[in-house]
Amino acid sequence: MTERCYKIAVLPGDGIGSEIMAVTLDILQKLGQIYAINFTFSEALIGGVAIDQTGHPLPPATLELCRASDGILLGAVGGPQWDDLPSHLRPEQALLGLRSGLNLFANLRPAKVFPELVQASTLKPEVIAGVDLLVVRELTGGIYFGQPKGIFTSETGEQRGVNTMAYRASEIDRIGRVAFEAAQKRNKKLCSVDKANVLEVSQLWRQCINALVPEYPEVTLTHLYVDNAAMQLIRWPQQFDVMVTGNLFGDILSDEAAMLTGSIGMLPSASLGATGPGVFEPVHGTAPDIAGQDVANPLAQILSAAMLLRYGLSEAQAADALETAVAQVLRRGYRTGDIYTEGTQRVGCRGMGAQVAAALA
Ligand SMILES: NC(=O)c1ccc[n+]([C@@H]2O[C@H](COP(=O)([O-])OP(=O)(O)OC[C@H]3O[C@@H](n4cnc5c(N)ncnc54)[C@H](O)[C@@H]3O)[C@@H](O)[C@H]2O)c1
Ligand SMILES: CC(C)[C@H](C(=O)O)[C@@H](O)C(=O)O
Ligand SMILES: [Mg+2]
Repeated sequence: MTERCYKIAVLPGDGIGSEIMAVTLDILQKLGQIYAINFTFSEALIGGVAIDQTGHPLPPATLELCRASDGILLGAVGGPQWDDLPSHLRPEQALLGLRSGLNLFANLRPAKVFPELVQASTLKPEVIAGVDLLVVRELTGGIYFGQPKGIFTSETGEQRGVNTMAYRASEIDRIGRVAFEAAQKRNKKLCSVDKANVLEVSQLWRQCINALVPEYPEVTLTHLYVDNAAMQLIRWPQQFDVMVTGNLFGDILSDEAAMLTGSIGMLPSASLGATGPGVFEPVHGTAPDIAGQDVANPLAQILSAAMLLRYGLSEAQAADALETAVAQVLRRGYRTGDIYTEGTQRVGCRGMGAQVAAALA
């Protein structure tokens, strides 16, 4: 087998980021030995730690490293110690800078219920068994980026906070295509989520998504308003295959979808552009309440590494092996605290990582 070489930018970030990243890199090293893949990991600062050390949440050197890499593994950023900073200086700003800087407009957030974790969910087993859905979230537009934005003071001295939800037709068209393509490869059902009963931006969204229908005749398209979609996700999640939506609605619905799987600690994501390296990160945040205790669930980060292999590096065999190892560890009964149920074996973050590594062999 000829060895393939990849440069991976590693951005652990804040809170549990460094814990879940460390175990993920060990697993990738082992996977590399098995599949003749040579990873060069280069670590860089992002988020709160970057603010503390450089004064900037996304130092230019970090963005440069990312641009020169084949893929980017990100932990999470943010935490209470940086919460009082003005919006444009906060750690979370680094995410927006990275996403827009690399033009990563398509965010794939798959929520798949492992049969072993049906008991770990707060929903009834018959409601969530077999759920396997994909949220396609637009990531470089919408209310996160629209202008004007800011806190303004009017002539009367009253402050006014402003964000603008705006989408250009071309932005809707390109995320719509990603979603239709994904649905075509999966179960051929696409649900577009908007708020077209009240928002003009959503009316254009619906119009542009509808315009793609003739190009994907095999895919059945439906539309839901976001409030109903939030309700349907916990009422009858099995009805969904692919869901496509804007930046803010996708952020909220993907956290909700995560809970179908038992924990937000289970949900990976891939952020992709038309070209260039993607960012692969868990959907969850820095979990300040459990940081530094070796109790975080590393599986979302590990499954994000599997998405890096699959979508970023076209290493499908290694991606399959990693996902199979995760399933096997769950089958063997190992659980971090967030997915623990009676009769299973409680492990910490490092313990879970070690089990996944062992299951690879
Ligand atoms: N992509 C990112 O970097 C990202 C995403 C979301 C939130 N954040 C930031 O993270 C910080 C904390 O945000 P939050 O508390 O709203 O959301 P969070 O996702 O960090 O935590 C929410 C809850 O889920 C739990 N949790 C999260 N990940 C877990 C894991 N892997 N294993 C076990 N339990 C886990 C936490 O303990 C907490 O109880 C904020 O600063 C926020 O802006 C960053
Ligand atoms: C931290 C925040 C900026 C981020 C987002 O809203 O996109 C996070 O919630 C996510 O889901 O990746
Ligand atoms: Mg989020």
